[in-house]
Amino acid sequence: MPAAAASHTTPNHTAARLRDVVKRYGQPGRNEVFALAGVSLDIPQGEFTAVMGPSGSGKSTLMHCMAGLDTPTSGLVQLGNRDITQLGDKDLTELRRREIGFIFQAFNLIPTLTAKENIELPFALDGRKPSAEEQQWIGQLAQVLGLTERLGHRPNELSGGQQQRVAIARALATRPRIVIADEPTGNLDSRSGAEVLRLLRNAASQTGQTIVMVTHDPYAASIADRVVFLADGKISRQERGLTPQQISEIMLHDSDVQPGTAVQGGAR
Ligand SMILES: Nc1ncnc2c1ncn2[C@@H]1O[C@H](COP(=O)(O)OP(=O)(O)OP(=O)(O)O)[C@@H](O)[C@H]1O
Repeated sequence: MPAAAASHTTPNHTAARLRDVVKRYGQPGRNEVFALAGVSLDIPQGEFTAVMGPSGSGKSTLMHCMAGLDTPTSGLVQLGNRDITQLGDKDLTELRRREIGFIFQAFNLIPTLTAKENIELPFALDGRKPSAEEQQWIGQLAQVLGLTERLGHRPNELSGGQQQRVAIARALATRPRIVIADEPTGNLDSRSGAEVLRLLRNAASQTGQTIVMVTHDPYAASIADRVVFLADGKISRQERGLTPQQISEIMLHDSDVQPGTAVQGGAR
């Protein structure tokens, strides 16, 4: 990964901060579901965090709240120093475009655009072209991601692994404050998946890119700096330096203890 400093990588700073975040669906006392039942979490700049938990434990809701795609029922969500729960739709759209990079399981590339045009999409959506310095960065990313020879190709002319690498380049192109990756290896064979994980690991280690990744895969989670476990809309534990084996054991234990559905009827 190129060694150019990312723009938001001051050490010891927090990229995202959540305090007592509650997300309730349905009506109190009737059909209410607490997808998040009071989550407090700091995401330090430059750290690679994995989020795990049983189905229905609130992982997607947590990511959506962190990315301003969803508004919490109560609590604070800060990106940098800004409380994003107070922003209107226009500001949120701009914030997502400028400060957050997204990587999805389904790649989400635009089929009619070339790889290069897909990578530069965040700039186009912002109504501008990349500056000379940004062009240089994109060129470095393409090189490191092994895409230089593929930039003129459309997604259907690329393998799944190559498409995901284009999505990674797009997510990193603007040097966002935070990259949110939702099961980024879910659609890849194990070799392409391992390659994608290595690239994300390098983005964090070598350029200080902050990454939060939801995964069900203990091996994928083990390459992160920290694993945050969710159960019933709450953080059940946070650990560093876990092996895939240890992560599997924790997941097994959590799915035994937890029914795998969110808390019904009230935040505990
Ligand atoms: N729009 C909604 N309306 C009602 N309940 C919802 C809504 N979205 C999510 N939920 C509920 O909130 C809880 C958490 O959902 P969430 O999608 O965040 O879980 P998850 O951990 O991402 O699950 P998975 O691993 O299956 O994707 C679940 O019980 C879910 O049914």
